[in-house]
Amino acid sequence: MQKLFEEVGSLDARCYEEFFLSEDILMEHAAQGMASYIKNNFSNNEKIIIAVGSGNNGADGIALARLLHGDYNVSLFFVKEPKSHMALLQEKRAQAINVPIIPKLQECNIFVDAIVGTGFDGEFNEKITTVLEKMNTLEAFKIACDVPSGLKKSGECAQTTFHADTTLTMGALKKSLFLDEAKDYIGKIEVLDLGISRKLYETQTNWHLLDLDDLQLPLRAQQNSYKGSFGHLAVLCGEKPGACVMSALAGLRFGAGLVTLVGYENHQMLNIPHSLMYAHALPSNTTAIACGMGLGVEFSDNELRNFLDNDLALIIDADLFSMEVILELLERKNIVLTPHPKEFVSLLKITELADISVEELQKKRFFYVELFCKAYPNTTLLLKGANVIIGSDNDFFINPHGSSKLAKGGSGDVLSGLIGSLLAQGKSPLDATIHGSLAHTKLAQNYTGADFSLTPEDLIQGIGNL
Ligand SMILES: NC(=O)C1=CN([C@@H]2O[C@H](COP(=O)(O)OP(=O)(O)OC[C@H]3O[C@@H](n4cnc5c(N)ncnc54)[C@H](OP(=O)(O)O)[C@@H]3O)[C@@H](O)[C@H]2O)[C@@H](O)CC1
Ligand SMILES: [K+]
Repeated sequence: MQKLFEEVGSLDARCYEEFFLSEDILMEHAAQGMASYIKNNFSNNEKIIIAVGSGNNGADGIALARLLHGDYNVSLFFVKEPKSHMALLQEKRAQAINVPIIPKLQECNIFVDAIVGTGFDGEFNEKITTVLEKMNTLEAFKIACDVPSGLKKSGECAQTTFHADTTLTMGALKKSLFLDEAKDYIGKIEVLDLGISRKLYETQTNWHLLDLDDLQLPLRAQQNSYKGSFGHLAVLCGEKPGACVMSALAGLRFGAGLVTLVGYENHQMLNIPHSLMYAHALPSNTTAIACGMGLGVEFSDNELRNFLDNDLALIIDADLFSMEVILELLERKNIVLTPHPKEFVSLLKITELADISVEELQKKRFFYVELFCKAYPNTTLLLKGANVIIGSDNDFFINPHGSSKLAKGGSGDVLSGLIGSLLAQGKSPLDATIHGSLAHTKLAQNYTGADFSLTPEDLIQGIGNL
C-alpha cells in the first residue's frame, strides 16, 4: 500500500524548512533519479531528446540533460524559453558543458517530456498543442518528468496531453495521477526520492494506493471445520436472475460455505446450478446478503424491507441505488455500496448531497467520494471506474489494477459476489471491499485470453487460481 497526496508542494516546503534541504538539492535528486532510470534501462548508444518548458519541470529536464551528456547522445528541445530561477540556473550549467540544443523535434529512441509539471493549469496554446501532438506520434520510448504535460492538479487532462510509457514522479504519488481520465496517459509509474527517503519525505495521509500484494485471500487455516464455519451468503434474486447466479457462483467459489438464491417461486423453474440453493425466505443461518444485481422491479420497497429487516452484513448494487428504500438502508452499520458512476450520481441525488451529471462526477471523483463518506460514515463505498475508489468514514483507497478487460456486463455482479462472500465469512465491510476488489482486478490480470474476450464465467473460473 502506498501513500497518496493531493499536492506535494507542502512536502517540498517541509524539506526546506525542517530538513535544511534546498530547492537545488531536491531538483538534483529528481534529475539523478531520472538519469538512473535511463542508465538502468537503456544502453548508451540510444538517442535521447528532452523537451523542456519554462518552469521547474523544464529545469528538471535541463538538469537531466547535463547528467546524461557525455555518456548519451542527448539533446534539449526548448518548447518555451527558461523563465524560473531554477530553469535559468540549469540552463547556465548545461550551456557550460555544451549540451546540444535542437531547434525542432526529431526521431529518437528515448523521449523525455519536461514541458510542464505540477504548475500547469488551463489549456495549451496552439503552438504547444502542435508540439505535443507531434511528441505523441514519436516512436520513441516516452518518459514523463513528474507528470505527463497536460495533466492538471485536479487529475483532469488538457485536450492534448502527453502519452507516457512511464511517468517518473517526484517525491511521492499524487492523487491526480489516478483520476480515471489520467489512466491512458501515465503509463507505468515510479516514484523518485528527492534527497531523503520517501518514508521521511511523506507525511500522514488518509488516501492510499492499493498494491496487488495487499490482497488477502480467505485461506482456510482451520481444519476442524464444516460448511457452516465459512458463512452463508444469501443473494436476493430479482427480475434478471442471471446476474444473481453469477454473483452467487462467485461467492461460493471465493469461499462462502453456503450460498442461497432468495426469490419468488417462478425462479425455481430456472436452470439454477446445482451448487446453489434456492429459497423463498432468508435462511436462518444467513451471515450476509447481496442485493440489487438484476433486481429490476420484481420487489416493491416493502418486500425489500421485509427481506432486509435484520442486522446482517449487506452489499448492495445496481437497481437498488435508485429506489427510495436506499435511504433506510444507509442507516445500517455493515453495509457496502458498489455503484458505477451513473448509479452514484443517482445516489447523490436521492440523498440530496449533490445534483450533478456523470461528467461532473468523473472530474471530481475524489471529492464526491469524500462527500458521501462524510455524510454516511457507517457505510463502505466502492465507486467503480477505470480506477476503483473505496471509502469508509475518513479512509480512502484507490485500486488502479483494473483494465478494460473488465468492461463487460456481469463483471460487476462477480465483484458483488466476491465482496458478499468475504462479508459472509466474517470480514469487516472495509476489508471485504478492499480484498474483493483486489481479487476482482487480479482475476482480470491473470486472464490470458485476448483482452476483449473476458467473460464473468472466466472470472469465476479463475478464482481457484488466485
Ligand atoms: N518544488 C520543488 O522543490 C521541486 C519541483 N520539481 C519540479 O518542479 C515542477 C513544478 O515546477 P513549477 O512550479 O515551476 O511548475 P511547472 O510544472 O514547471 O509549470 C510552470 C510553468 O508552466 C507554464 N504553464 C502553466 N500553465 C500553462 C499553460 N496553460 N500553457 C502553457 N504553459 C503553461 C508556466 O509558464 P508561464 O505561463 O509562466 O509562461 C510555467 O513556466 C514539478 O512538476 C517538478 O517537475 C522537482 O524538481 C522537485 C523539486
Ligand atoms: K512533464
